[in-house]
Amino acid sequence: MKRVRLSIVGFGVVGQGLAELLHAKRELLQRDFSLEVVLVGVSNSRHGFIYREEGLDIPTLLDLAASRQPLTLHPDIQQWSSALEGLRATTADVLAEATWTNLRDAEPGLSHIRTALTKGMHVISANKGPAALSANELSALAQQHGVQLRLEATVMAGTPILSTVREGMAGVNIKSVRGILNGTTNYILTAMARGRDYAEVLSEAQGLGYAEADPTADVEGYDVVAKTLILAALVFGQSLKPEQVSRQGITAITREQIQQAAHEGKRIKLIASLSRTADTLNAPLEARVEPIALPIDDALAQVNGVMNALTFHTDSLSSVTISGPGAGRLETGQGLLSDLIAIARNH
Ligand SMILES: NC(=O)C1=CN([C@@H]2O[C@H](COP(=O)(O)OP(=O)(O)OC[C@H]3O[C@@H](n4cnc5c(N)ncnc54)[C@H](OP(=O)(O)O)[C@@H]3O)[C@@H](O)[C@H]2O)C=CC1
Ligand SMILES: N[C@@H](CC=O)C(=O)O
Repeated sequence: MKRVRLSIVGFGVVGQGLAELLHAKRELLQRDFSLEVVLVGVSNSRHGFIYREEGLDIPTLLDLAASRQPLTLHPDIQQWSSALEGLRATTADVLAEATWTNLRDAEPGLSHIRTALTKGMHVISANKGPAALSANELSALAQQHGVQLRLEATVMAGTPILSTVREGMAGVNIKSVRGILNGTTNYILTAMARGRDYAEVLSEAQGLGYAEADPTADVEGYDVVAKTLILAALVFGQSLKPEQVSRQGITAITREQIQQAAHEGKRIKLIASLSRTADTLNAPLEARVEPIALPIDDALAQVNGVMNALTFHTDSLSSVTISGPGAGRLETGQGLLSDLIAIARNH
């Protein structure tokens, strides 16, 4: 049996989703992967970092988090006042990073990830800030320290986009991608097309754990910009800055416009696209995030609610579309879990 010791930094919707899956799938992990995951460290911003060498009890942690009690009430722990101090002082094989996405300087996630990689820990992250702004630097740091950095959960939650590109589509020349990459806005646009009110549906998406801590990131398109930057780096090997992505969110879209589009046989979707500006491998990319009224027979027009989809236009596979959940507690936890299993397999 392989034993992997894990610390989770950021114990909100996603961090808890991963913990819940680790608990619920304990038997499956042992049976199918001979893998035992021991959760040794957990951190949030209110209660700092807690650690237990022999492993923390997941149901106890989930109960404490659900009742918003201090995680430090877990018995028999060591504690530090911040994640950074805790990460520096303790050891684990893998860090799962699930703190807030910040597209200005990627903190606090960037420092957490740098610290872990430098200590020789593998890193799995749902946090889009470090992936969007510093993918190259962090990949180089991981390589330097002989560890893996895996980012599946950053784009379309647990729907396998990055591993599909890396493994299943290895050798394919991807010329452009186009897709729906934000669960919250697709949920809102779908509900508005059914006559519901913007503010009410946004608040529902927040309650379901789909939205960012500041939902402006979703509705103004910044979250999709982050995912577009990640795809630019990991699919096309090009490092773009947020200002290089032309961005328009959904806040100016009215119910009348949605109804008018429906009348014309169209659906308004927030579409991300990345395409090479010439037919050579190193041609610069054009990157856009914008609402588009798609004809109803466009595959992306059929993607509703929290579902997302991404179409790859390629040389040898023509076009390939992957569709699945784009947000959610267990859906994103699954993205982290699949990366954790991949690391354990190669460990
Ligand atoms: N929700 C989703 O469906 C998806 C989310 N993501 C990304 O995953 C990450 C987490 O999202 P989500 O769980 O929804 O967000 P939440 O707001 O629910 O959770 C964020 C967590 O980070 C903690 N945190 C913030 N700053 C620090 C810090 N300095 N040290 C330790 N902990 C800190 C918060 O602490 P506290 O609890 O004390 O406030 C909270 O526990 C984000 O980057 C998001 O963009 C990616 C894909 C899908
Ligand atoms: N807020 C994001 C969460 C996942 O990345 C979304 O709604 O897609």
